[in-house]
Amino acid sequence: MTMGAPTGVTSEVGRLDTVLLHRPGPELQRLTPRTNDQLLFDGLPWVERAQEEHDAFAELLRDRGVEVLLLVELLVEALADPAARERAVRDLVDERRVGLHLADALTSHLTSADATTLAGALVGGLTFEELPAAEGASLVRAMHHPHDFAVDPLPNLLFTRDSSVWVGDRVALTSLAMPARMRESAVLDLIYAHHPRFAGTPRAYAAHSAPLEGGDVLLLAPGVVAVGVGERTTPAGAESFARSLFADGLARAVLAVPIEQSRATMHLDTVCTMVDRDAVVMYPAVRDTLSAYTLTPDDDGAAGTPGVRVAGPAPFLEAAGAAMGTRLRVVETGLDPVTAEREQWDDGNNTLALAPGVVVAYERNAETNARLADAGIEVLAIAGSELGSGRGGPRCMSCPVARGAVA
Ligand SMILES: NC(=O)NCCC[C@H](N)C(=O)O
Repeated sequence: MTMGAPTGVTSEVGRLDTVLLHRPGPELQRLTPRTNDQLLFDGLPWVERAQEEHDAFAELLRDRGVEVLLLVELLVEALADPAARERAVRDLVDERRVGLHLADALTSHLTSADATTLAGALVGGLTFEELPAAEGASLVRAMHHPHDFAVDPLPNLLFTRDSSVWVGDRVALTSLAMPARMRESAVLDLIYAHHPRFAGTPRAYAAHSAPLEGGDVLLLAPGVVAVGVGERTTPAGAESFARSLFADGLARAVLAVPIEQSRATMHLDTVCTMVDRDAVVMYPAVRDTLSAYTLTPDDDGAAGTPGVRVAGPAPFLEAAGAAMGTRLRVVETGLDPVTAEREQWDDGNNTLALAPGVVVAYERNAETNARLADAGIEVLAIAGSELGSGRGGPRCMSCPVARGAVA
């Protein structure tokens, strides 16, 4: 691992240099028909196959010259720091769930655990039957089913896009909306705060808590950021994020884009991603209805509190083009409305750009991929039948840490 390697992202399509992925592991084995809805999976992935698919994704990125950072490796390395281990134990032990008695036993058990064991618990969670023995009787242990979670697993850590976002040279830890994902930010915080590679990295959105998820954040062009507002990111999240980006000089325009609050469109990147400097792949059902409020910094705000101006709403493509100073080309999810609906559901719009005009996409979305190819986009197709059962594609499964500047 290189210390002090370059970091920073100003666009969706600049040459991808470094990316953070999470190879799915035992946390996926926690999914059962009883828990998958609450844990935000639409089915039960075949874990070994999901890992093979993910390994092939990571290999493709490496073959294309991308440095792949794996979340658990970073986490174990970060946990070499005793301060990180102390924090991890605090994050893992929830007195409200396990009660004081078991909390004490769990704390002393975890305090003497090694970094790999702690990382395993942070990612995979713990069931009541996996808790250490404690002296004396425990009503909590007696009344819980042995398979109940004393610490929830994090199967959605796979979707590294959502839990942290790089804008310029800063990293923002997001504020995840769904209870099943809230603990992910603490895991990412451990890595960014304690891994030597990220020492001194400035934060964006640091003191804000309104819901904001990375799948809603698109870096349309240097200084121009779109933020979806729907099932996950709230209007307060979008506004606070914009204020924070303006205060740090990271953006000159932020587009707040209302999206339907539904499972199929949980994030903006489920209906629209960038595939070239001036091109998006977009779900046709929203093409003409998607709108945007344009936020810009208001320098007349009271001293110390950067204000915002709010314009619009205007049609999204118009507002985005105006802020970017270009006209966006649109490649639509293929073919007919039914195929488009199926391919949107299977993350056909959720592409990861490796460079302008080069994207990774799920192979199953044949019609959308054909349209992209017709539009001159190079499509690198990967298998994702198991990975996709959590409803996320190549963009959702990747957090760019460093990209080259776009010309
Ligand atoms: N950016 C994305 O669209 N991420 C996919 C997240 C899927 C995950 N199962 C979730 O519901 O949050």
